[in-house]
Amino acid sequence: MPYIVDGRRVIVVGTRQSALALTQTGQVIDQLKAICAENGLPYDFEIRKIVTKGDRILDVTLSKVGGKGLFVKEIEQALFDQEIDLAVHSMKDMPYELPEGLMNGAVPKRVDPRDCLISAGDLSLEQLPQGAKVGTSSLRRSSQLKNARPDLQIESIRGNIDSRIKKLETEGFDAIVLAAAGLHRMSWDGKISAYLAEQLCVPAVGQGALGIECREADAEVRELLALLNDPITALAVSAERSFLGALNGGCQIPIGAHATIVGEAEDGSALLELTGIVGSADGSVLLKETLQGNDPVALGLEAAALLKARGADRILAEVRG
Ligand SMILES: NCc1[nH]cc(CCC(=O)O)c1CC(=O)O
Repeated sequence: MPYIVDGRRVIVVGTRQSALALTQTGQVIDQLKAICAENGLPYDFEIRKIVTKGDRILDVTLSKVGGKGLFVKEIEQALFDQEIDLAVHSMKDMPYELPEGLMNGAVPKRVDPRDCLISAGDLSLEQLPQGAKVGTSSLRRSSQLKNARPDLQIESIRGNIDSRIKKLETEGFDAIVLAAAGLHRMSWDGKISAYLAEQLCVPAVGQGALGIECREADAEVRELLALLNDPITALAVSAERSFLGALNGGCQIPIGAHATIVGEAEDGSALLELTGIVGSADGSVLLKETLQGNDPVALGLEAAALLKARGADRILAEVRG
């Protein structure tokens, strides 16, 4: 039953309670309010905070805990229970397959997909001293950084982005690696020392994009979310996620993919270019493919098949243990 106050439906928005999650949820609500005003839609919005398993186990290595969607299970339950009507996720934390009855109702316009460095002394990757201690718990990042700079000493760093930035100082890191998108959403761009080019450090699938999950049966919310969807971002993310799905990956294994629209195909549809990587944790092996096509799902499958033919499955099996 929709929740009605003074004759208007109140759409309840679920979110994790990290500073980033709250900020991006607030930004999506602002966009939805603007869409409602423009289109004369009679909805109000309310935020409901939800604690997920991923939030409770930030002190252990997530890849060891395993399981995809550590940040979404409780949120999906709240959607099923009608405690919330939609949920804002970082696309890269969203599992490849959504449960029956739920759907991704919108992929808003993507912000900067790149990773970046925050370093002591504002140094770039090239400028970091020999053997510099770099904090990241992402195998995708460590694989690519070690590949570019085998001398770096990569160490695990956990926590939300605010606590990682504090640890840069308190735990003697020379630099940490974070997604530019999170910093951008928090208006912390000023802390960024250097951006890592997409080709040097291929981003996580969906990085910089959001996904808005809702119930398939909720026609009102679906119609509202359709107005927030950015078709170009959705196309690119769909190619990246197809690649991830074909490799059976989550965000805690060394897989990266980045798609952009590079032109028009012969039939007038958008021409996509996808770069996908699979690497070993130590960076000694880094397999990369870049290809173009106009069918996002086929493109992702094709890139995955090419990497599998070069041994990606074996690398992933080793990482998964
Ligand atoms: N895995 C954590 C996570 N999930 C989403 C973001 C922010 C970037 C984004 O929205 O893509 C981050 C932080 C980070 O990787 O630095």
